[in-house]
Amino acid sequence: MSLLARTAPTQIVTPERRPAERLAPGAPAGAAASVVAWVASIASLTTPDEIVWCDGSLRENDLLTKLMLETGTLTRLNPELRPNSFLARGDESDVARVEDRTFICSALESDAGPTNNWRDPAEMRATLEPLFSGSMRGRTMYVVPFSMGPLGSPLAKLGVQVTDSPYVVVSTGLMTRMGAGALALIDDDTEWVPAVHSVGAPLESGQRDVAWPCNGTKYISHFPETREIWSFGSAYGGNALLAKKAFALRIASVMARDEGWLAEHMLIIKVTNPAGRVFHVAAAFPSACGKTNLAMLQPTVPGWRVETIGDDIAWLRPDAEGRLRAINPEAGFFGVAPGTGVSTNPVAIDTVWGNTIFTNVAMRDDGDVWWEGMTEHAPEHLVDWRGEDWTPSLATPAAHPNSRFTVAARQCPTIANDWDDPEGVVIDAIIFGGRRASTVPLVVEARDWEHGVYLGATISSERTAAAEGTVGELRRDPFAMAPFCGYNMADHWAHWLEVGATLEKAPAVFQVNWFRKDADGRFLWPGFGENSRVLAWILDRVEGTADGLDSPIGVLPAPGAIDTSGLDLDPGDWDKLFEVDPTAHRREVDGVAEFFAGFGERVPSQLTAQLEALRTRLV
Ligand SMILES: Nc1nc2c(ncn2[C@@H]2O[C@H](COP(=O)(O)OP(=O)(O)OP(=O)(O)O)[C@@H](O)[C@H]2O)c(=O)[nH]1
Ligand SMILES: O=C([O-])CC(=O)C(=O)O
Ligand SMILES: [Mn+2]
Repeated sequence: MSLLARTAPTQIVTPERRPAERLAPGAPAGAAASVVAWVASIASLTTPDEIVWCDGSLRENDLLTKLMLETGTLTRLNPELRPNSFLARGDESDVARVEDRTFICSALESDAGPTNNWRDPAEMRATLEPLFSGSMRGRTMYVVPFSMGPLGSPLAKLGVQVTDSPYVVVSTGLMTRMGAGALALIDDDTEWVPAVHSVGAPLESGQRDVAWPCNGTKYISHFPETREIWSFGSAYGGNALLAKKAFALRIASVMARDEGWLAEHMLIIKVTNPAGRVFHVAAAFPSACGKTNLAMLQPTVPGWRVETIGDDIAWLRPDAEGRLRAINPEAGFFGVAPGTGVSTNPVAIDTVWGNTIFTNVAMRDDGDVWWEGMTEHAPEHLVDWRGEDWTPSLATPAAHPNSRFTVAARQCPTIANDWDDPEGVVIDAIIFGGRRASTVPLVVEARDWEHGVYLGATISSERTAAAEGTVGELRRDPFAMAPFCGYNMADHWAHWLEVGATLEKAPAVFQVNWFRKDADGRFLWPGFGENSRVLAWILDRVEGTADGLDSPIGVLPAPGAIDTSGLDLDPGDWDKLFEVDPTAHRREVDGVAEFFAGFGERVPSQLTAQLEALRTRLV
């Protein structure tokens, strides 16, 4: 049996037959034997020089920061302008998620489905073993326990990541409830997810480290049946902060399927209408398509208020009253920097005032950060994300298009008071969206849950810089989960239908598109804060006070139902935003039929029926 196979603690026999504790020194008193034994087994495989058990303390954070300043991984920003904040410059080959190196290793290929890269689990273990063997030589292995969700919440889950990257430790400290509190919740009966991460750059004695160690070979591997994650070769957030996409979406989606809940790529907001009624909304958009922005929206519609609960991931579960309750399992934001400015997302700008790690942004001469869209005009001189001199006359962007900020959620000025309620919040509306230059209207309401699942299943979106690949290319991204669903996507749709059938008060479902363009390639809709006009219509629909118009693709806002006063929008633009072109939609239907065909018999019959009904309505 391979060393990599997850074994019960009692089965671990190290070559030296030493007790596990000797191979995992420093384990805090009371650490679960299952964790200690697993750490020992990973240490004997990866052979780090040292093991450090992370407690999540400020002192530990300071020590790691100091270490990274010494190795050049971090540069301190001007403390007067950006206190306790740092710039990290990644290796040019390691700046985004690598979807073609991301693997779902289920026993059966059909359980991974056509939207995932599948590898046979035994084959993958055999591939990984030599890569991880000795991969932490010359480095420290950090043991990073974390809780996804408030500590002890009935909706939360525990995990432990080992990593040889201090950048990953400090980032996980910002993004999750990390440290001693999480470890204390694990006893020998507790379920926890083991996640192994190595940058894959062992150091020989005397060898100088580089600022951003990584490896040209990358494997981001998930074993859904044994709930394991093995990530090799990258230190970029989406590939290396395993609590986030790898656990809270890919592994958690499988747990959710098995346990009757949903792990989704969704922001959560709390919205209060002018009458004081409170709603909660969850929304799924693909990477770099507006989740963080909507999560921090500042309404332009008078009397409405939006507060932030989460900006990327939602775990949703039916409650005893038949409503859908959601938590944000994270505790921080890993947000896209470019496009984040005082005029577009002032809340994010306020959130990153200090205590923030910026990755692959540009640096100003005064020691602060800059990125495209932060201010209207670029400074006269910058050091770009690669560390080179930059002036506005250059054609290349100063910040990488996927540059990011990492910051604790509690720093967000609009964070809702119930954002970390262990019971979660009741979801009143669900929104699906994508980045579509044409065809898809600004907003449309699903007729019912099944139609809503059809809208989610058929989302398509233009590719962004969040993952390696061709930016702008249109692809199907069902539920904004194409890169994040740990099992067969068609089964995910079936699961949504099943969960919906158990709900007494299912949320209303909508589809939005902030990104429709005119013939000259300009966005038709101003977006950002103005999206509150759409949100107001959505929640007025939930309340039953707004008018809708039936159309072949769903319910559109009736004329005048969305307040457009004060918008710099000519009537022609408004019509174009809502245009439903039957020819384009028939093409869309053909595309969906082809897409569904790739899943064969696994497509739920309800969705095929939705497709056929839509086709009929479009003639
Ligand atoms: N035109 C327009 N652009 C938007 C809007 N909302 C967000 N954007 C831009 O889209 C890009 C990504 O927005 P984010 O809110 O960071 O996207 P995200 O979905 O959180 O992305 P991930 O963190 O990668 O999952 C940024 O450059 C934004 O400025 C909008 O309403 N209209
Ligand atoms: O995971 C990442 O790299 C960042 C992110 O939020 C996404 O791509 O959706
Ligand atoms: Mn985001």
